[in-house]
Amino acid sequence: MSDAIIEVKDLTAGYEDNVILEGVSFDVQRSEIVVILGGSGCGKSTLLKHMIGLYHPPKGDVLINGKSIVNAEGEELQSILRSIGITYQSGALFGSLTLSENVRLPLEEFTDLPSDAMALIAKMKLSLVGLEAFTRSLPSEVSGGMQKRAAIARAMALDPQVLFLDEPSAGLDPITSAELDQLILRLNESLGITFVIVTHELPSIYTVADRVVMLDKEIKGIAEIGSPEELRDKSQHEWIREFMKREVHPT
Ligand SMILES: Nc1ncnc2c1ncn2[C@@H]1O[C@H](COP(=O)(O)OP(=O)(O)OP(=O)(O)O)[C@@H](O)[C@H]1O
Repeated sequence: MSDAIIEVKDLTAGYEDNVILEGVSFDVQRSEIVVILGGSGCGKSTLLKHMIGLYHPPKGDVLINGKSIVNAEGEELQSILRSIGITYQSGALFGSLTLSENVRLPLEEFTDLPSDAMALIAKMKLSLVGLEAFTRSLPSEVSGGMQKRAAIARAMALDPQVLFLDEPSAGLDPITSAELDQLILRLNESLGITFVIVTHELPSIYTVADRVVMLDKEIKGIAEIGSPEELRDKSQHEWIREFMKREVHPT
């Protein structure tokens, strides 16, 4: 039975007159992990930015829990935004704040909880990503992988149902990247969090993705949707089968 938490409907996405994607439609099921994939410049990040309401599409809609993030305003928009968490590729932590203070930021912006409650929640979120011993560390005092995990803890501060991750493993070595994959799987399995991830990393995709949305720059849209294995073994497009075999990966 379909239980879509995100519905992208006939979406046109781009920047002013520069249309990058047209007529894009797909659903993300509750607790699913969906990866947005495709060649360089095909519009992966653009699609993600439109799904989180950062840009207003000239046409189409994005529903989150049945509510349009495109048309919502005021309190309704705030409520939708509270149900999603985001980490950007360049979304560095604030360097002058401790990890705990970084995780507190969304709580300070969106809630009026007392300070000690915020500190407790920040500690819990950092503990969820294995950083309970580093609450008072500055970002520069921990590794790149730990910074990524802290960014995920910050994105989870408001208990979102969906996490959008833009290139989460960019700049990480393969072992740290694999650890991040395990964290994503753990959060998905234990808390039922839905993930929409933009990544180029094939090993990660085979590890975490339930389905891949493959974008194609030529057609400015979705070439195919399927599990990584389906796209690798059964795609009707030779370029997709090749794309999915670019590197050695475990199956
Ligand atoms: N803020 C922006 N303003 C104008 N054009 C943009 C903006 N961001 C991206 N673009 C353009 O949109 C197109 C798609 O970019 P996007 O970053 O979405 O692709 P991508 O698939 O994520 O690429 P990559 O894999 O290289 O990160 C590119 O031609 C890019 O130059």
